[in-house]
Amino acid sequence: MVDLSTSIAGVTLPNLLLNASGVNCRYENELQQLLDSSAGSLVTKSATLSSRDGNPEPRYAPLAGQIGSINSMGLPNQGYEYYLEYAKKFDYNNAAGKPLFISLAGMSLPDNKAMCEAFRDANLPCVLEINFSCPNLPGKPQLGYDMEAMEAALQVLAPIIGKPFGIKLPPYFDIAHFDQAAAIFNKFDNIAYVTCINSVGNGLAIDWESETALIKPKDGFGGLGGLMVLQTSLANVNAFYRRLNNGKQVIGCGGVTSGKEAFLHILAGASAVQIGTQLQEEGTGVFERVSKELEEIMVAKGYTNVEEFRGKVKTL
Ligand SMILES: O=C1NC(=O)NC(C(=O)O)N1
Repeated sequence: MVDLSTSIAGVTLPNLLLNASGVNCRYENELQQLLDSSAGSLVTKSATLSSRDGNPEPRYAPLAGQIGSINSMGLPNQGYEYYLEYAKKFDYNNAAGKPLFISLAGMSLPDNKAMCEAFRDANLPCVLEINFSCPNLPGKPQLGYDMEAMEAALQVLAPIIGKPFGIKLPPYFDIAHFDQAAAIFNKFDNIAYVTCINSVGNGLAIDWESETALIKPKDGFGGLGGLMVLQTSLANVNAFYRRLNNGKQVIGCGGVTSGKEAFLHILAGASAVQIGTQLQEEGTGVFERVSKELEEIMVAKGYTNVEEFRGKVKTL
């Protein structure tokens, strides 16, 4: 028997697999589906101050050959108070022992400040994941790519949040950016983890027969996810695993379609693993399948728990 449990930001997950924020997590019924699945936890759709319809449809499409997906959802969500109410009535002592993560993506620093203050005042056991990386808001650059602005935001938000929290990061592609971003995060004791990665921003998927972009928003430009971003995701997971100190952890997200990619994320340093595109395409049964596949890999390799190989990717 192998143990897939983990702990993140001081909370225990009976299974290290959970959804990527944004997939199957906007509405309470979807969140219940995640709770009823084999996932070890759940994270809500990134919330803004007010509810949003998001971008015009079609705004999500799988890519041919199951290599991934493109999306430009535009942060459609019920508004942060919906998720605050959900967090207030969430059963933190549920039989399955599943903790709750809440994703926040304020459209401005004052918005993020107001939402973080509301969650602070509610004093709930849920863990906040601040999304600095939505690539799909027309005219709004990702905070994760503006190091000064990201640090300034953290100087405001970290003290308000007070307790351990996480940050959802965009993919970085330059070693200097890994260095700069990690140096910023290491300044804040209550940054407990980073989630790497959000979608690879502003790809363009075109159907060759119709000669048309697959999605409507932003002339077809959207965030790329799925198997095609696996290697970028593994690099970001490992880069921050190597650079973050004082027990800060990494949640891996990107390209997990089977136990094999989940295993690779753990090998790269991930303490938990989020599934997005494959959850969107397969449904919540993906958690049982990937768990079983991961367990089979661990048994075959003689591992009994993930700490035995987490972060132990070998180099030549
Ligand atoms: O942070 C996000 N990442 C994405 O890839 N899409 C969603 C969105 O567009 O709402 N948000």
